[in-house]
Amino acid sequence: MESGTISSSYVHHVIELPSAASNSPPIKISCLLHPSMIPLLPSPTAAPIDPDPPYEVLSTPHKGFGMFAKRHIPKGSLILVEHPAYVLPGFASNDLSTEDYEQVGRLIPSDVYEEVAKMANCRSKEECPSLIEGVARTNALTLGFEFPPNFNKLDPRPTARHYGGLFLKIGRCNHSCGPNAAWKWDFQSLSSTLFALRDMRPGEEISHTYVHPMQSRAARWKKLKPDYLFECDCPWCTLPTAEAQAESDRNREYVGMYLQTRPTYSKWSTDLCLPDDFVIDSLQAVSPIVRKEGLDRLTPLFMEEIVRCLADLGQEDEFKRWAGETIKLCRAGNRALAEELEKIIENPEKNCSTWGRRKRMKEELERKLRDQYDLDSDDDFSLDLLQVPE
Ligand SMILES: C[S@@+](CC[C@H](N)C(=O)[O-])C[C@H]1O[C@@H](n2cnc3c(N)ncnc32)[C@H](O)[C@@H]1O
Repeated sequence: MESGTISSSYVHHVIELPSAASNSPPIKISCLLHPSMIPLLPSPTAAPIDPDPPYEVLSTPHKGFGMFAKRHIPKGSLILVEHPAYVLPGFASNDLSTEDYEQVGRLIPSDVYEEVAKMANCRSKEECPSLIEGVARTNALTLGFEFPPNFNKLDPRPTARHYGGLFLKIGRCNHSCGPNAAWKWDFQSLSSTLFALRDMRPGEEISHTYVHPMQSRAARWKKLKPDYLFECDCPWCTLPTAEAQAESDRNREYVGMYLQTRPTYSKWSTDLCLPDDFVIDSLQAVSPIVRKEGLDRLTPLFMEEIVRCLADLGQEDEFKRWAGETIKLCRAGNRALAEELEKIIENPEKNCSTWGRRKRMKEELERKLRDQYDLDSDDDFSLDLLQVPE
């Protein structure tokens, strides 16, 4: 690893990832980091190269290049895994000089730099004299790093923890407000995965979202136009009538509000006054709107909640059905959950600490209440009487 200090509070640093096998060549990542982050960096090996990826990069009529499905891509499956070519601090700080960016470029291996130079760059030379900055502003994805416990004292700026990475392949993915793919950064492997949110047919364009999709079209365009210099023509931005557009905006606002206020598994699991299917019914009721708006990124989250409720209820058949679907959907985007559910399906009672817990809690509470009110076992009493009316 090489490091060199620059004028600002950052240092240039090259992370080297050794190859793990013949199909994973070593990787060098040119970074500009706060020096306190360097001892906390993990030491993963380079991700293997996929000899037959399910996508191809093609030229489009009006979006530059784009990424397209080469064959059927099942929902939940991995499209690619990739390390960043370079990493920079968040742009809001604006305290980097052109020379800082240029030095990041000089530390990129020459064959990778050639690819970087071919990436889309929607910034003018006047605005971003360095190609490294312009390409990052057009393509970079947000990355999470680890920071030392006293980091707020070392660097109190509100943007100090903001970092972005330039990915040569994911960077070819165009935007949609109802995307069929999403990416996820994994700090431990210093890589991002791109995975399918819906089934994709051969030839379909692969997209992710550059903005918060729960915003109205006007709010989405307010970010897309100045930051990426285009007007979105995805199906949710080109609805045939003003009423349909207004309805889409309302739907998205509703889903955004719902996410903040919805009944959650964690609250339901300790509240025996709520009906058993309270969370499940609520999530299923909102799902058609989520699908209609192409907000499929939320589906794995909802399915996890439903599966956890079914485990608490000890409903084995339903649990296995939903868990099976959730595993398919999460196999690339949330491997830990997929593995946890695979284990539970093998033996729910043994491998799930919350299996049937709601029934046990109810029985225990009913016993206590019977004792408290001195009721006999044949008195007509049920905890369901305490439930809030639906
Ligand atoms: C991250 S790059 C995407 C890949 C890029 N099209 C290329 O040729 O490499 C972002 C740029 O792609 C274009 N772009 C992305 N999504 C688009 C869309 N939905 N409609 C039109 N242009 C889009 C814009 O020029 C934007 O600045």
